[in-house]
Amino acid sequence: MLSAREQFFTSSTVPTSALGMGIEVVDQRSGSVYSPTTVPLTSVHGWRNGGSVFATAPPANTDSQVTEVDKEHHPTKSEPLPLVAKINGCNGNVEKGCDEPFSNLPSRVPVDIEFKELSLTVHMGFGKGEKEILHNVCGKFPGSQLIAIMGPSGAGKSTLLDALSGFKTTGVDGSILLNGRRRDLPSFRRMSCYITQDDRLQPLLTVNENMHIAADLKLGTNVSYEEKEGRIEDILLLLGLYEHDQTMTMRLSGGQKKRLSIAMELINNPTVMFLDEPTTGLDSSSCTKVLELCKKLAQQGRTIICTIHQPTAKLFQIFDQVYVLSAGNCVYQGSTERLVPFLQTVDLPCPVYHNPADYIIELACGEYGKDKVDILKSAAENGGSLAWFENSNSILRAEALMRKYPIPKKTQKRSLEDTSYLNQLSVLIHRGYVKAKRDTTLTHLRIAVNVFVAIILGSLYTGSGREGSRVLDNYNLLFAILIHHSMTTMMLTVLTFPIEMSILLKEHFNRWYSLKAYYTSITLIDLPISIIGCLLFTVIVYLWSYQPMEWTRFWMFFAISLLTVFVGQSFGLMIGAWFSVVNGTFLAPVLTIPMMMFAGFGVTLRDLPSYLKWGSHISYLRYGLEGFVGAIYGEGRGVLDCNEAPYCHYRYPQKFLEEITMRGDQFWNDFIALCVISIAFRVVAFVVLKAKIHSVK
Ligand SMILES: Nc1ncnc2c1ncn2[C@@H]1O[C@H](COP(=O)(O)OP(=O)(O)OP(=O)(O)O)[C@@H](O)[C@H]1O
Repeated sequence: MLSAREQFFTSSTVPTSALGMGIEVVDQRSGSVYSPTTVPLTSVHGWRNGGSVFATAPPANTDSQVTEVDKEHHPTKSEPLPLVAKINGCNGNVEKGCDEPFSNLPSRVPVDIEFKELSLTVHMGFGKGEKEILHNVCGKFPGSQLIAIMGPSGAGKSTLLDALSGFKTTGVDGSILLNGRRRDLPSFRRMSCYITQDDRLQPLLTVNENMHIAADLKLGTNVSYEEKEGRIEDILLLLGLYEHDQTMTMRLSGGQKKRLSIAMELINNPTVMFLDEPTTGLDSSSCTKVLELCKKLAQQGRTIICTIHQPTAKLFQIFDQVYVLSAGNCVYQGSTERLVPFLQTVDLPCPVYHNPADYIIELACGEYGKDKVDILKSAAENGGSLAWFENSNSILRAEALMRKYPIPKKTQKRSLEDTSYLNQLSVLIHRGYVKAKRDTTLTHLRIAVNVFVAIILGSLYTGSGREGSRVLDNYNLLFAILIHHSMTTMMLTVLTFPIEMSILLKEHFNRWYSLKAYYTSITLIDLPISIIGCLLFTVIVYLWSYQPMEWTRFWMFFAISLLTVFVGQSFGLMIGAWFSVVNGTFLAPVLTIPMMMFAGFGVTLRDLPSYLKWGSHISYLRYGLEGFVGAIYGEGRGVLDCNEAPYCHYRYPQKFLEEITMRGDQFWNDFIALCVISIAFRVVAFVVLKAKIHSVK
């Protein structure tokens, strides 16, 4: 019986038979079907399969797609597979820290990306017209290469990356081909990943937990825990994060965070990786490490495309190919080595001792005159020229690529995610609970604030609930409780959701989970925290202020409190999903003020002008206040004590209810109204979130 590690090494000799188009291709020898977005996982073809290695017959090298790495690793047909294959000097029993750790990742069949006449136009806003950012650029990014998209700030590097990856689809014109065929976006998304410039990671999870969550979301329950664990171990080893696997992500250095971002996407072995400025904010040693890692991943058959500002000479030479943009036009496309000869050919020789990368950026910036940019653009044919590639004659054109790669089999799967909705939901709930347990703001502080405010209010309004002379005080207390419940949760959501939103955008785009699963999970995760916080608050305030000691009234009071919390949170979600932190922080309280006006607190419902009566019907604070008043003074409450004053105007609760024009028997109406408003806000927040994600495209 082989150990997981031995099986991994052995099975990694089996190349994927997938075309790398994100579309299933039948392996001609084994007759089984692989999905190229995941490393072959079935018991026979597993990356770390649990079956016999002898059962893992290598697919026939029926075409020339097999990379050099593949060839090196393939036993010949007649050769039996060794129990523990030797790979680049690492044998299957290798201890952690093998010399060639990158050989652990299975090789990929390369994907050649080509784009023609690509333009991207954005709307500048109402009445401001449109702006074209990319101007009919062409280009070719062959497989198994590390490609840099370079250019001055604002040249359109990120825009090009977004268009190629499918992150942006609106306003994109032109054609994008994969191995010669028109890109099918859903299929392409299944085989690619996008690593954003800012590290959008869960700060409160350890490296290992982050990796496990990624594995559970990307590989699902069909893959055993041991298999996932093995794969995670290997990736962490490869990326030099193994020693840090118990470190909280927020404590990692910039370079480590960047590597973790890559590690998490490597779990399902994508064929094409887009990295937006992977070196930004890193020191030169970390930059080199990250780029060398990318290079090795590219050598295994992946197409790795990075945007980069202005690399040093050392970093520049790590890239295989470079694509230089200037104001949305291509001014050079070719190998890094041939940049200097290219510049010589166009009579713009690179000065001696000058970093060619710096020089081309200076030219692209227009530092030597705008005419030079035009010269470069026409020499590079706006990306159409392939003359400056390393072996330009051997570069396959679209037609040749189409002949070389068979028509990919169309996948039947409709959803982009690799695992089921229920799996996504349970993993997200698990992640949410781990985060909540450690979150000092959303959980600890929230509970502490509830207890603290309850103590303050309790001591301010001691005894007001039973005393006839303090009914107005008690009414103030009820309103204060209402504002506390609605505002604290609302503001917390407005302030924290935009941060979550950036992680959501990345993970959702990389197909970790559907928006529905995410949304359901955040709703469910918050329930226990809301209930605990609200219950603690209610018990303290209710008892301290001597509200009526009747279970029914207590639960009515608690129910209204909890519903107010839900409504406040849903309202915050709606604002947080749509607006930035700054705008949201301003808008949320501003929009709450009319709700307060219409609550019937300052101005009674009777005194509201007739043309503003509608406001009281949409104010959730009105239903909250009415519900509280009903729970405390309604439902036939008897005569109140009158111990603290010679005369108690509101000794009879009915008199007070008449004064504030509330009936006191409306509890269920208020309960239902709050439920409906909460659900309506949640639905609107979901629609807003969906629209927001769509608008980013
Ligand atoms: N939605 C948009 N509306 C208006 N202008 C936009 C929009 N998106 C991008 N731009 C403009 O397009 C140009 C290219 O932007 P892009 O972010 O692609 O540049 P970049 O080369 O990646 O720059 P940097 O290196 O500074 O990140 C910039 O001038 C930018 O202001």
